[in-house]
Amino acid sequence: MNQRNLDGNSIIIRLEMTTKDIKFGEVASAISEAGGDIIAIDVISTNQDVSVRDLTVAVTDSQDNSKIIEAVRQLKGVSIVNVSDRTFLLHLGGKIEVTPKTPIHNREDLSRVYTPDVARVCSAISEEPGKAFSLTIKRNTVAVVSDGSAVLGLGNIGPRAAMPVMEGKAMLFKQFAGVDAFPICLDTQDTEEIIRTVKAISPAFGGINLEDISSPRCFEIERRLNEELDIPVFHDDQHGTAVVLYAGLINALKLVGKSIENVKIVVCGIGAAGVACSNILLSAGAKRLIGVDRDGAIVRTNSYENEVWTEYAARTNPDLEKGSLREVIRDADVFIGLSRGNLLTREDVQTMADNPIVFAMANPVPEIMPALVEDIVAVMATGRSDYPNQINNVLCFPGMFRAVLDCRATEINEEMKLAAAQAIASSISDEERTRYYIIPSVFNDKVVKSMRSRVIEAAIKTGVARRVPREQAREGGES
Ligand SMILES: NC(=O)C1=CN([C@@H]2O[C@H](COP(=O)(O)OP(=O)(O)OC[C@H]3O[C@@H](n4cnc5c(N)ncnc54)[C@H](O)[C@@H]3O)[C@@H](O)[C@H]2O)C=CC1
Ligand SMILES: CC(=O)C(=O)O
Ligand SMILES: [Mg+2]
Repeated sequence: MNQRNLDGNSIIIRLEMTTKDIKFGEVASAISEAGGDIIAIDVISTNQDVSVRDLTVAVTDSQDNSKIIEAVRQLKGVSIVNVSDRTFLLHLGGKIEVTPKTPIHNREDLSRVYTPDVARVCSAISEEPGKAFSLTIKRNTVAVVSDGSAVLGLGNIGPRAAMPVMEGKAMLFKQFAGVDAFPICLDTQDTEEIIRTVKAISPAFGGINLEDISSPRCFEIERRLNEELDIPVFHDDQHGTAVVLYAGLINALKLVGKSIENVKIVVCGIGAAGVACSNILLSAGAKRLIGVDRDGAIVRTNSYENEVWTEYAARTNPDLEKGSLREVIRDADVFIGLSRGNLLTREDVQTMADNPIVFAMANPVPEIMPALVEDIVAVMATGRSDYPNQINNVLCFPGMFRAVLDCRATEINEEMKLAAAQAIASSISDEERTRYYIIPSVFNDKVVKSMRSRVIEAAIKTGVARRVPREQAREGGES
């Protein structure tokens, strides 16, 4: 039997029944007694001896799945061919496809889109490579590149297993910002080989979105690609997360009436996301920011093998605080968790300053569950979709790439990230803002529009835009 991971509130069981040994009523009773409710029956094939059916069974809780399957398995004359759920069905054959923009009806069409006429277009690009932006998919296309080394909270599961996430990112790019994105999972985790490969495929793309590449390799890969390519390269887990985190913090600080320059911020977990989140907060004016990892606070009086931490220590922790998370969180106004689940306690939070802000963003289990501290914090956020205030990079990457493709930016700089964060934050008005609503939903269509406009403005100001889109020129009074 091919049994997959089951979730959702219904499963589909394909079973083969030997008609002389069992009646369908017996199968239905067994399922019902095990807590399932048959909501659809499809007969796949039937003959005198054997009947194959798909049963769609509603379940009240996912633990019932195995009880139901076991109950059916015990029946004489029944064998389970396959168990699937709606999530798996949605993934059958992958989630995206390539569709031509014009149909090819006849030889004339054929000779235009393909040889011989296509040769004239190729020659035009060969003479003027910049024409690739107007005559190919480059101007609207992003590569979503992963090596499968740090996929969600699943760890190093490899490039094949990373594909569903990258296909999902491609769907989000298209649905929320009209960007065509290709999932590209590389069968190498060697830094130099990844850099070489991404450079080699870059002619087809207007931007590169690096995804789920583990630290510290992710820093070197992104830095080198940004230096060596003339299209933007953006590590989503670093900067997408940072942009959305900062947006949430802007609104949380407004609620508690504190300013970023004055608050004490403790960032726990100085990996890919923790470094980038710290950087954006420093760019935004944070002064009292302390990073904490497994061995306690990162401080410049210590020495580190990890060069990224040495450099981090030089820019943070001005009062040279030392010690464990428990020690340095005392009097902190803001806790940002990008480490692992369940490492913060209610007692720790009780030592924070008045009106503490706790963003426990580790996935899938946050550093502290909201229920443990909801009564003593001013604002609580997690990375999860089942609590209010979800901080997730999907709020950033579609709008960010819409903007950089439209203005043909050569890079995504700090000013553009800050502009993106401001766009997200300001999509919630003063009247709407509450402790349970500091960050907009991904379905809020104001977000991409406003981010696009603000990021393009920042790209123009910082001289990285190669083109001013017409409507931006109108808004900015340019011709
Ligand atoms: N909500 C969101 O949108 C996002 C959440 N995350 C979450 O943030 C976490 C970190 O992700 P990455 O930065 O990509 O991973 P990473 O592996 O690059 O960094 C994790 C860091 O946490 C540190 N750490 C582990 N245990 C610790 C402990 N007991 N105390 C202090 N530090 C500890 C590690 O040493 C490492 O430096 C994960 O749980 C991930 O799910 C990451 C990206 C986006
Ligand atoms: C949200 C995301 O990109 C991650 O968890 O890796
Ligand atoms: Mg990711």
